[in-house]
Amino acid sequence: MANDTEYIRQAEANRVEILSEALPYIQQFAGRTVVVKYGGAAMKDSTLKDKVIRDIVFLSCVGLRPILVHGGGPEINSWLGKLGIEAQFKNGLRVTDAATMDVVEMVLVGRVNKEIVSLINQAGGMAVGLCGKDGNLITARPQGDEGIGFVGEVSSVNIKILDTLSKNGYIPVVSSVAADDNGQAYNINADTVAGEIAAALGAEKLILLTDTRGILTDYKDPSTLIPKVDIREARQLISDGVVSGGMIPKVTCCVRSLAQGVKASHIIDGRIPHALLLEIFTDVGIGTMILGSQFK
Ligand SMILES: Nc1ncnc2c1ncn2[C@@H]1O[C@H](COP(=O)(O)OP(=O)(O)O)[C@@H](O)[C@H]1O
Ligand SMILES: CC(=O)N[C@@H](CCC(=O)OP(=O)(O)O)C(=O)O
Repeated sequence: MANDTEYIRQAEANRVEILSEALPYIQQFAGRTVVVKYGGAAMKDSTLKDKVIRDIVFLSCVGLRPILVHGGGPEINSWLGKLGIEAQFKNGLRVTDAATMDVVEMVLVGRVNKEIVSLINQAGGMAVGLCGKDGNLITARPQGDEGIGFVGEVSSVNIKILDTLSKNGYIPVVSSVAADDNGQAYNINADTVAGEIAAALGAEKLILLTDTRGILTDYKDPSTLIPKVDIREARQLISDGVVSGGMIPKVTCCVRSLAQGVKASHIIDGRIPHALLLEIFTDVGIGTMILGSQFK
């Protein structure tokens, strides 16, 4: 009995400890913008998805200004498969011909975006779905690699619509489709969009939620997590080939956003329940933190 009482007291103390640990972070980050990229790889489990959604609503409720940029690569692959179109990638980017572009836009803007918006609103938040075309948020230009098709890069970001929404308590949910000056649609990697938006807003943090613990020295071995790197080391990991495939646009966008004034960027494991809250509001850093060289 005495043991039970002690156990219960300890469990309560732990909970209260976690809540009270959050206070200085809530105070520090109130009113600040946090750009979260929610990758398709971390969207597959619906229970985890609900937790991510609740975490975003939590951020908004305690006074932060979250902007959610979503991916959806696996869902695009699945729809391409249904339509008999082969999915092809080059350096982590989807080779996008005209037919693939149509599918990307339908899946990201028409399905994934609206599902996330609806889940946030059901959880008590006020989400508004956008793609790069809305309010001229993003202007695209061709990425230009031989044979990659309608893959775009971010030419400019107009933060007005994001500012207006987030200042008024709305949670912008952004999909990574944008048009060039002639209205041609482009498929932009969602990590890249998140990084450019974070840079344009001067965000406090850029957080990429994916399906690995962070940057690993050996991507098949979770025990090889690299907890902290600076910009120079991150670039080196790409040129050494340690970082490959879908991790290349992640590390690149973290580096670019830091160089443009974002304070910290994190690649964290979206399979950990409430990974976002752990990263932002506790002393336990999770995943890989990429820092500007001056901070390391
Ligand atoms: N050094 C590395 N550390 C961790 N993951 C890596 C590394 N190099 C390549 N990867 C791959 O990158 C993948 C994450 O990219 P991606 O599948 O595009 O995720 P998301 O859908 O979240 O954008 C990992 O699942 C892993 O297979
Ligand atoms: C050019 C390019 O590769 N675009 C990505 C856009 C979606 C995305 O980035 O989704 P994840 O974050 O889930 O990987 C694609 O077509 O898959």
